[in-house]
Amino acid sequence: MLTVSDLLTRAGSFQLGPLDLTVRAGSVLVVLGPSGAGKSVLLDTIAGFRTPRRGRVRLDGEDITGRPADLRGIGVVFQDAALFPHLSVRDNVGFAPALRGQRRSPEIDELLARFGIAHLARRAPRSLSGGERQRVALARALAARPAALLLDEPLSALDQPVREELREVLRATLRDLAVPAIHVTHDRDEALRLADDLAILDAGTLRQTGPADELTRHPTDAVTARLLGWAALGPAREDTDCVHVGDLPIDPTVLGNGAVLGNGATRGTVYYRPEEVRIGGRDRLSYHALRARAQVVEVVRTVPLARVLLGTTPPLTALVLHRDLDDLDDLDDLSGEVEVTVPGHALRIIEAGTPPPPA
Ligand SMILES: Nc1ncnc2c1ncn2[C@@H]1O[C@H](COP(=O)(O)OP(=O)(O)OP(=O)(O)O)[C@@H](O)[C@H]1O
Repeated sequence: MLTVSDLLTRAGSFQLGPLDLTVRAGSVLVVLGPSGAGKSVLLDTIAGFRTPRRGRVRLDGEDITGRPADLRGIGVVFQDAALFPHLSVRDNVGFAPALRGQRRSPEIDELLARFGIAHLARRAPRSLSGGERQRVALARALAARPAALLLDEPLSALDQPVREELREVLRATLRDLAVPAIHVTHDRDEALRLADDLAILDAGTLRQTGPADELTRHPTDAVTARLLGWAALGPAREDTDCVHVGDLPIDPTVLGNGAVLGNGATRGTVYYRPEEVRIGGRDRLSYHALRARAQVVEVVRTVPLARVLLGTTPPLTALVLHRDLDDLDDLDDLSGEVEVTVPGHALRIIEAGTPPPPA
């Protein structure tokens, strides 16, 4: 288990923390945050490349805060793989086993096979593509049998198909080898694919941490909500039996976090999940917290989801599968009205005090 407690690091005028994090044995913690949030500063501090002003880093209960980077037993993989240029792919992966006196370890072949690079074993790093180099870097890091692995956007320089494939290989490998890992990224899809636990980092501050599924369904913080795909609808106004956002009535009992609402949190902002907005009056049997009729203002056929802007006040955006869009004849006639519904689980109220970041 890797734990970080009361960690505070400065980089120029930037301050990271103070923050606490735990990576459970064999689990993957993804730190999700926008560019400049402090993700690299965090990993550099845990790896021992930066000295914190305050706080402790512990690995399996042992305090490693003052230990030099190369004696921490922590593996690090960066965005651009720095391989040993004079060694073949096999010797790069076999570097740490050789130091252990296991030049012919079967582990090397297993890792080469796992990362799909066995056929490249004799090649030199300079002859490899970016994706192949990252595979070698990941295999090499794991061959060192690290007590923990830090991954600093290792997939972000790769093109989409390579990135998606390598993400799946990485996911399976981390699970099989049970290495506790921290993976940092600004990419939501990547975060949600890889994470057991999520930590949302913004401007050096941890906004919300917890199991990935829990954070996705129940964000309690505006930055977290936004980064996990929720959109701000607007400020909530409490009426006798419902909550209003602009002209839209919402059943407060299904707002997700009703307990918060009882605390007078109707001064908060209502967030919704655009991919859960239903248009066209289907799903009549399920219960919806928000129901309205609206004109379709614009349909943007993006890939893979179409974005439908609805003329409600305030405007709602629906993210709809193309297949579903094609079933909706009424969408071709932008002058007509459609029925718009949002299920209760796709609506949250987030208390004032965590203002939404700029869109
Ligand atoms: N050596 C330094 N001197 C001054 N400021 C620094 C230094 N290193 C980092 N910073 C600042 O710290 C902040 C956080 O940087 P960091 O690289 O950790 O962000 P990040 O979340 O990893 O961003 P990205 O996703 O773009 O890589 C930035 O504002 C950066 O300019």
